[in-house]
Amino acid sequence: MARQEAPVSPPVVLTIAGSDSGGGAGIQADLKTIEAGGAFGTSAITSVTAQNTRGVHGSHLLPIEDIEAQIDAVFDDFDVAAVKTGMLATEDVIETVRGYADRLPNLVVDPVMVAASGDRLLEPDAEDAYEALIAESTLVTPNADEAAVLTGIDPENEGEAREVGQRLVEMGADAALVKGGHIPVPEVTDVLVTDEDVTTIRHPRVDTDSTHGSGCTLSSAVATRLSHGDNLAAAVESGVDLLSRAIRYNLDVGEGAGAVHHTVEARDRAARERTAETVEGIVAALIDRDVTPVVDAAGLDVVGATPYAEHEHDVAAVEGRVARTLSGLRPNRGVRFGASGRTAELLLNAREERPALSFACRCRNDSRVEAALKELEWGTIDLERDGGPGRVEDAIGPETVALLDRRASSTIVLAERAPTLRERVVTLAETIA
Ligand SMILES: Nc1ncnc2c1ncn2[C@@H]1O[C@H](COP(=O)(O)OP(=O)(O)O)[C@@H](O)[C@H]1O
Ligand SMILES: Cc1ncc(COP(=O)(O)O)c(N)n1
Repeated sequence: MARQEAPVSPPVVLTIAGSDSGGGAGIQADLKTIEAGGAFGTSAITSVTAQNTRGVHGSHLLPIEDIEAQIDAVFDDFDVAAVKTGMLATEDVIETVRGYADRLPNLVVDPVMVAASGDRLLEPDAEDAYEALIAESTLVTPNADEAAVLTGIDPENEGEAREVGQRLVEMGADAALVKGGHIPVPEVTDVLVTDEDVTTIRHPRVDTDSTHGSGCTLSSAVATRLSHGDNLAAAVESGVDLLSRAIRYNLDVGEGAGAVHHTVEARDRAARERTAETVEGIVAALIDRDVTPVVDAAGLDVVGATPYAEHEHDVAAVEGRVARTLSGLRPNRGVRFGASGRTAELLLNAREERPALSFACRCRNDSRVEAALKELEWGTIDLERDGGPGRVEDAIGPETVALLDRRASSTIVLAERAPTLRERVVTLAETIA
């Protein structure tokens, strides 16, 4: 017998942009981002670029009729909830898209002009044509260079970025997100300007050149959130959040600068169950191997981070820790994300410097544990001497295995893999016993 179908109806997003054969930017970035964000991606290709991580090697503009035919085909059939534009290449294409303005809901305009590699993606005499399209947009997302072309102000600080945003809103955009990736300050500052207020979103700069596709991914992520019904401020905030993670965990593909990790959030969510099960496995093994000598009254805190963990709620742990009882070690509750405070915080700090560190176990701290660590010759850092918890990332080295957090009477054992953590905690317990 045939099975009953179970269709789902995601919101539909349209991207009007160029194709990047290298897969990191353009239509390819847009569709990956839209799908990972839970919407259905449709596309109208403006130009086919021969591109890779090293640069743009060729570009073939499609005839206007073919671009229109794609947009018409999508609109004739789908109930489009949001649209983003990327590489529009020429004045003609920009004007063609503007001709559809009345039918473009939640329009996010990324005024793409130059690729991260430095190659031009927009004819210089097309720059002026953007003004009319921007006037129709829900949001325009220029980087600093594009902002300078569009407004004549080259933003070098937050105040100037705000001024740029105000000019773009005066041009008719509902809002402008002036991106700060290219402004050389330690904290990246993206400024969202509407006619009502200004919101500054700051996030730490990731030390990398691997930002290929960042603008495409950000504008697609925002359009996707708008298609789900988020308000503009929330959509922008979640887009910037995605980007900071997508850049930190960028994709090291190709010989040139890597691409941003378009699907990083979806992949991280998909890894949560596996991470929780791995923590359960470590706990079961430590109980089985009876590591009581390393457990004090505060209990054992066994934690595991998802592969792209950024926050404490991305770290799984036994709620209420694993306690020492007269009949052996017992977990208090089940494994939950966000159940660990300090151990999760220290693991996340350590991951700033060594992102592969994914597991940690909080054990007791006393002279016997410290003597055992010396005997085992494990790389150990002392938080009192080497800085507070926030400074773990400065003190940690490639060989660091344990952190001494005397103030909290804790020793934190770290590992990249679950079996390594399990063996380290067992070895420490056996060395003390
Ligand atoms: N080195 C970086 N570290 C963290 N975030 C970055 C970095 N570079 C860019 N971003 C973020 O990526 C997004 C795109 O910014 P930007 O690079 O300025 O635009 P574009 O990709 O259009 O040139 C912004 O949200 C910005 O904050
Ligand atoms: C087809 C196409 N569209 C856009 C970009 C801009 O890329 P970025 O997001 O790195 O600025 C690109 N390199 N190629």
